[in-house]
Amino acid sequence: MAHTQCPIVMRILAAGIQVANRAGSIIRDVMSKGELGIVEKSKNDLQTEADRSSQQCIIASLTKQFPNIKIIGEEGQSDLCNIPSEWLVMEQDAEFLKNSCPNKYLTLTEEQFDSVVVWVDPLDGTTEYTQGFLEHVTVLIGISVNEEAVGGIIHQPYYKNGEDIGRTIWGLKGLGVGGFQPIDIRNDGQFVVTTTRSHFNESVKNAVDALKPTEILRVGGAGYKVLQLLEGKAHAYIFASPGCKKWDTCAPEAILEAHGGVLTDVMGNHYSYGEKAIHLNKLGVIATAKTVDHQNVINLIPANLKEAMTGK
Ligand SMILES: Nc1ncnc2c1ncn2[C@@H]1O[C@H](COP(=O)(O)O)[C@@H](OP(=O)(O)O)[C@H]1O
Ligand SMILES: [Mg+2]
Ligand SMILES: [Mg+2]
Ligand SMILES: [Mg+2]
Repeated sequence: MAHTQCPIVMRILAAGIQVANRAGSIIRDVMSKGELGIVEKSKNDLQTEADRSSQQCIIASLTKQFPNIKIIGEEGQSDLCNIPSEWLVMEQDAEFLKNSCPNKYLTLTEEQFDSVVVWVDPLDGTTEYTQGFLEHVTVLIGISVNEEAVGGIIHQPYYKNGEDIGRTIWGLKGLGVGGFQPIDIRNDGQFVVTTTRSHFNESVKNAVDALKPTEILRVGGAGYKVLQLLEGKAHAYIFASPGCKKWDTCAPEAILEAHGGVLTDVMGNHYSYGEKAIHLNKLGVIATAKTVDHQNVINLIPANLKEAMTGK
């Protein structure tokens, strides 16, 4: 069903939910066949057949449904001519479309579509995928409007719920979140920090230590770390180093903030997600759960570390 009467932001999210589910099944298929086709893009930065195929599925499907929208994927330009027909997803999630569109997106007209950018991370947590930490793997589809991350999808292909496998979480600022039950962590003297498993360095360590955490959860992927915040397992996500890109943070930022959390750089500023945005999140990622004072966490990040990162 085309649902052409719905506002564009709602249609992209509804399409994204369906296509992320399909991408998740492709990721599971590649793993069960066992031929990962690993390519080292650069030091500490892998790509597998699952990253490539998932990206083809997502970009081809969204391009077909939304030919006028700018879509940027982690794995660069994909060959969309010869993809299997079963990878083309044309459905939009009917359940999601029952929600009312927040007023601010109701008036986005066809002429303003150049203010919308979709950021696609076809497989977040690739290192963990190749090492068997499959629960850390997510598919991320983020939507920005006028450079702001406003909506997103985090799909977990290996989430187990009884007999079912996989789940899809969505968020839209002004509407809220869905696909899971958020849990707001308490401030009872504990302070749990989640941070990188596979890109740890001195700068990240110094920032984490400055917060005097009572527990550190080292897990893979920007999507999975934000899920730790949304499900009451961690108070803050700390990555005081360049490395994450706009496709890593667009969807997680939008979903976290739709629930009242915050995601910024180490200075406390939001990133811009316009089509010309530099891909690298040069000033790191600091995210906090709804119940945590974000500015307080920013203030605790050492000044010398901020100076080293900003060059000021
Ligand atoms: N130093 C680095 N070099 C390349 N990518 C990095 C990086 N640090 C973080 N990233 C990217 O940011 C995402 C989250 O990383 P981490 O799990 O270390 O927190 C990963 O996305 P992908 O797995 O989609 O590439 C990872 O590749
Ligand atoms: Mg990658
Ligand atoms: Mg990623
Ligand atoms: Mg990726």
